Amino acid sequence: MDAFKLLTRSTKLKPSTSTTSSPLPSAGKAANPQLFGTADVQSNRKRKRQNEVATKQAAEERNDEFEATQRLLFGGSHSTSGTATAPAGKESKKSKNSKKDAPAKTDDTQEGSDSEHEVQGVTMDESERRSILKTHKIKVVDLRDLEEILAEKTDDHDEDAKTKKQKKRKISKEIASLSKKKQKEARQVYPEPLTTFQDLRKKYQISRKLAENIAEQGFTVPTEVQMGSLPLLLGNTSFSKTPMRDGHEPDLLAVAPTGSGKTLAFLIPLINKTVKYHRENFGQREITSIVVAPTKELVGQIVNEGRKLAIGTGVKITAMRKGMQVVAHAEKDEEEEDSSDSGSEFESDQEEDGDKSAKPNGSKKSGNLTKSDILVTTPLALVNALTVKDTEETESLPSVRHLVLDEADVLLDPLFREQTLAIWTSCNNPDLGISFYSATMGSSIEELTKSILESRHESLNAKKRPLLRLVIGLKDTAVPNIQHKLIYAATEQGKLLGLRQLLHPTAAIAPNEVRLRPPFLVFTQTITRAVALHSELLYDIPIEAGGSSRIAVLHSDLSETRRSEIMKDFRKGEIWIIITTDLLARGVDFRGINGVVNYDIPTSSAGYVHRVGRTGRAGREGGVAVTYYTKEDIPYVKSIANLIHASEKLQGKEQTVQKWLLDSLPDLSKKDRQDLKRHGVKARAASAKFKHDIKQTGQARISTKSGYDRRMENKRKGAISASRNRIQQSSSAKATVDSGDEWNGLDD
Ligand SMILES: Nc1ncnc2c1ncn2[C@@H]1O[C@H](COP(=O)(O)OP(=O)(O)OP(=O)(O)O)[C@@H](O)[C@H]1O
Repeated sequence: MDAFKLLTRSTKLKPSTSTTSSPLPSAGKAANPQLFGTADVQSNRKRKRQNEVATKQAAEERNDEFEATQRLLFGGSHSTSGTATAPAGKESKKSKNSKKDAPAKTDDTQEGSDSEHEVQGVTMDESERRSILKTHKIKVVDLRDLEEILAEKTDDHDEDAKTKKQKKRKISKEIASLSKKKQKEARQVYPEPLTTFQDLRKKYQISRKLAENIAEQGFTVPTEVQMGSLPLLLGNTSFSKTPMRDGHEPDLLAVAPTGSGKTLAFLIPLINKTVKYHRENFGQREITSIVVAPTKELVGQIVNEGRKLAIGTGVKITAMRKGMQVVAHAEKDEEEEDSSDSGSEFESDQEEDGDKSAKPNGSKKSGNLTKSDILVTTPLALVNALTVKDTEETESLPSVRHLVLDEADVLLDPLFREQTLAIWTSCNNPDLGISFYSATMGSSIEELTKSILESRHESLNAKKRPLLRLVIGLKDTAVPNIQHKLIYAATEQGKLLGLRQLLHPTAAIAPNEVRLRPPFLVFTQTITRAVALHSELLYDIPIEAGGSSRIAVLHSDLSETRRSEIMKDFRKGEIWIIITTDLLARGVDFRGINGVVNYDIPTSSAGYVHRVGRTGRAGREGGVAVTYYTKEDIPYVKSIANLIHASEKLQGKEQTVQKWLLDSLPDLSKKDRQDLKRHGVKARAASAKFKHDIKQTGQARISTKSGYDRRMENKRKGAISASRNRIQQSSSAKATVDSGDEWNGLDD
């Protein structure tokens, strides 16, 4: 059903060139999920492939000649196998032949693949790696001290203390002589990018089942963050000129645009490592990986995504729930274990996944321990589970070897920092690897990470891994494939009018104006305002289009069940518009959202990046981000205007934020910036602190009517709509079927 047609009061609207010519995100998945340089790289790859084929043919011809000569000289057959310099083409033929004779490999417990032998050795040279990384705007930097990086590049085997000291001095001298630019260059690393998902099996020997699941999900081309990070986290450590010592995989800070596939980028390595762990430890199951995310919605989503990838691998992924036990307690009995594990909507899925093979760790006291490999949690849920009631101490999780912080900047923000750091500390295995993912990451996060890694190294004698930063595109910018609209609405009433105009355009729109088709999200600053806006718009959707059931409000005061019902109905296409707070600003992936409305401005530029990033996911074009601002917002809007300006400049698009506006908007002091982040725009904050201001300005109110009038009016409209609904139920169902342009919800 075309929701927009039904919302439009005038049926005589002229189609807008700006929207009809480009496909909408809700139309389906993009042909290519990559954001940068696709055409260049494909032609590079094609050229490379052509070169490879030509070289291979030439080598085969040369080799045939060589073999013929050998036969003439020595008689009989002569094999080139075993010689290190044997031409690649011949090697490849041989492995193909041996493949025919080998017994069929069917299960995950068998290492490697036949085809891996075909590609081993066919790695990219540095210039090719650099060129692909550059075209895809993938930048990897080693964040360790330069001394450490340079020392590693110099081989120091069998050195005595004296020469070590000399070397240190030499390196310090060398660094002092380097210009800033050269020092920067020395930090750059050029890992081999993953150009196709098939290479995961061929080059990195990932689990066969996992590789099949990736293909089954329809993922064919890796996104940039996957291209850059998967090789680093799947054990190919030879990314710098010198291979990493001890084959350590790095700790990773990954900054990549919203909707660019970061979830898959961390789930694939985690699942693969768990498969390996099961293989090496006879199916023993214990929590070896933890993923921390800031909201329950995001936790549920990561678990779902992970479970689809883990089908048939024996890897169990669990969402942390209240009452779950994650560390062993001898005194609890098995009965409790069953009751705490049952009732989960996820548990039954897992059974269907065929995950019945692995047994809990029998050697340890199991109690009602959660039987899981990868635990996905919000910070508070896990900290609560780890806190010993009597002593308030936090228990440790020595089995955990991999910790992932999704939306890391918010997890390390003062809001969650204490809890996140408590989890990090409780993961006291010296081998722990940690990775951070977000679309935005301040430099303070890097500093904090470095100092914690350093102190862990000292206190736990933890392995020193390299800390790499992977950045895709321009750091801390909005996803490049969406259209931004910053609209001055002057007053609260102006915003309401503007939003209604977006919902029901009554006149033809100019080519550069936006038209927003459902499904979309509307963000407000507070729960109170979200609820008020919802009540204001509840009856704006015509009954023929489904009426009030099409619009919902979602915030953290609702029960968990209600929250997940709304999410589900939105995905199914039954709800078209969600009015929400920043609860849905991060991580949540409704793939085909057509737009985002910032009814209230976000309270930081990072907030803007994340909110608008709910559209334009996985390379989808046509997403729109509308931001209203009033005169109260003027002191705060510059950073958003700058961000939009930078994004449009980067895309080479027409600038919609005029220079005169950028120049005239005031800058915000650091203190005001922090204040805004904590409390939002004072005039519409709900906290007691600002009650006085609110009373004075009346800005926190959305409706122009009193609460009583509004309720009475809604009751009356509700009664009318319910009776109309009954009458129209059958005809409306027919209309849905009849509509040629049907919208069937979002991909899951
Ligand atoms: N290689 C791929 N090809 C096509 N689609 C992909 C690929 N990788 C991920 N996706 C899809 O892209 C969407 C966005 O992925 P994901 O939620 O991981 O983004 P993200 O980078 O974590 O975004 P955010 O910063 O908003 O959390 C998902 O629907 C996911 O299934």
